[in-house]
Amino acid sequence: MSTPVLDVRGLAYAYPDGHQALFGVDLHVHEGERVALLGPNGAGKTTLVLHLNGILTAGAGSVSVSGLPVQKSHLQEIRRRVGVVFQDPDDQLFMPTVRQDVAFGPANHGVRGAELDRRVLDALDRVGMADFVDRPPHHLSFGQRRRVAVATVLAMEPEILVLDEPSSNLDPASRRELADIMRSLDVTVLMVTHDLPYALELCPRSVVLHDGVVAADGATLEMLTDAELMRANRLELPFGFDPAAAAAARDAAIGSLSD
Ligand SMILES: Nc1ncnc2c1ncn2[C@@H]1O[C@H](COP(=O)(O)OP(=O)(O)OP(=O)(O)O)[C@@H](O)[C@H]1O
Repeated sequence: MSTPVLDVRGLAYAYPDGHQALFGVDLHVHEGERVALLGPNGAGKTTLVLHLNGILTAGAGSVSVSGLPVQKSHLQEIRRRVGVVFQDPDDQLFMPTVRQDVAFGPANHGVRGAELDRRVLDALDRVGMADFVDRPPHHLSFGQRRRVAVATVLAMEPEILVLDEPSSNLDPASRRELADIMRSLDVTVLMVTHDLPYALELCPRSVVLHDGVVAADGATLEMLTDAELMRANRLELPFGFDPAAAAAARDAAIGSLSD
């Protein structure tokens, strides 16, 4: 198989207060895959995500992106390759206008003039927010700010898009529209989520993290129908949700689009 775009090997990490959050995590994601990262509260999902673009530094083990190790000397290039959309859009939006927020990353990487304008408008267009380009982000709704946060990352033209609980606090239409956006993108996606129907809809593969280790890695549908695995990892489907029926509906919808 080809070199993984995301290659995490034996990753261990303890926070400065001594709390060990990750104990030797292995994760390999190949180009074009969409993978859900599942697991109960406190499993270590966000801690893992914070290693992918060098916000945290591995205590042991390694993380590399398209063969480039995540380390201080490569951070600028790593942050171009890995776009992280945080759970709270307000962690990502801090400029007076949407345009300035979306331009911030590429401008920092030396993109200027017409190319910068193209990047900003393309990214906003992809998330359906082009009409909001001159608005202050803090005047937008939560769902609109989440879309703009996604655009700030898309404007960097990343190889991997990492999203931390992208569907949280979205109304059903916004949740579906964000799913449409993700499906339309030609990038590798790693998505942390507690929204198991969303994982099933978008990600053929899921990885379950529990107590800082990978507890399972495989087809999302198989995981969601494995009662023992679900119970052992505190994963629960919404009341009445039938994963097999949902997967069949998803496949039928994809089939009708490609007809
Ligand atoms: N800054 C910190 N200092 C010390 N311990 C921390 C810190 N941040 C997180 N932890 C601990 O590390 C463990 C993993 O936390 P993490 O946020 O990665 O979990 P998570 O899987 O993302 O959880 P959730 O689903 O609740 O978002 C938890 O036990 C948490 O209490």
